[in-house]
Amino acid sequence: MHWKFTKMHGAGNDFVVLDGVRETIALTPERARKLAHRQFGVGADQILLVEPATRADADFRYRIFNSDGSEVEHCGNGARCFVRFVREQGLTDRNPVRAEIATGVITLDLRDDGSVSVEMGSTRFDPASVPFDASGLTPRIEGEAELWPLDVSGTATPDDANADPAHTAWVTVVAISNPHAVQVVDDVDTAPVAIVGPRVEHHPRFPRRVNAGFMQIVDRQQIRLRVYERGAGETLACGTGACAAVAAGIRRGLLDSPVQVHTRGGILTIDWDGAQLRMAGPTQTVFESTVDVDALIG
Ligand SMILES: N[C@H](CCC[C@H](N)C(=O)O)C(=O)O
Repeated sequence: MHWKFTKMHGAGNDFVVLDGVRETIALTPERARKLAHRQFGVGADQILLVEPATRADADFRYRIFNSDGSEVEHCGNGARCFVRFVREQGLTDRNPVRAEIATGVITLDLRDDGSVSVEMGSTRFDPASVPFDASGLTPRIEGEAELWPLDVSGTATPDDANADPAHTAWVTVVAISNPHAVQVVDDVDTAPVAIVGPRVEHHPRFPRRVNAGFMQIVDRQQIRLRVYERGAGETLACGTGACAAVAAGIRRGLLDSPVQVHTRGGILTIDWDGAQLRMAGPTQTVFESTVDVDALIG
């Protein structure tokens, strides 16, 4: 099965993008995982599939698969690459472009300077929306935010509400469309992302797993951020993670919109008015090629 693909990235968060408009692309979790494999495949954090819209108020359908094959609700950096892709491929000349995602329609605007701003949709902080099982936990209140004590010892069980303070991460949970758990750290460079990240991602209190954000406050309008992504591990940048971190920081009374988010792959600018999020940042098309996906052995 030979497919054309385009390799792209948004602030170093890299993607294989597939045109499911001009050809039928039968993307499965297994094929997504093989394409994303860094050695046996093309290599990517996520696979993005562009398809015809299934609803009248959207121009295209936009589907996202993590490198572990899981299909998810949203990808912020991917959304910016998506809008660049559909214009570069001549699939539309509309601007803004409306993309149908799992939880609704988002609006994408390609600006004259080449940056792309994305209406990221609404934000929810109630545990049920994330989803996060907060039963038996008492949150710490900071500003308007709830900080939940998460046992990150690596031996957490669903009903363990008595985490050892030395192994407790105080997280704000946020649903952008996808789930995030954001904690503030003193220095992202020394934060134990590789150890605590997977423990948060797979914590039993997140029934659909979660993206784990580690945010360092630089000043009221700048943060540094690392994200251990659900289904992909640490990436150089995470668009929805940047949105979740900024919304959490503003609710905690630590940040003022707009916020510059310094990631390892580049700078994202996030605006949040308490309801709608807007994200702007860089995108790049790296190369185009074809791949016989069923011949991959990964
Ligand atoms: N790993 C995320 C999907 C990709 C999000 C990230 N790459 C972004 O730019 O928002 C999840 O499982 O929800």
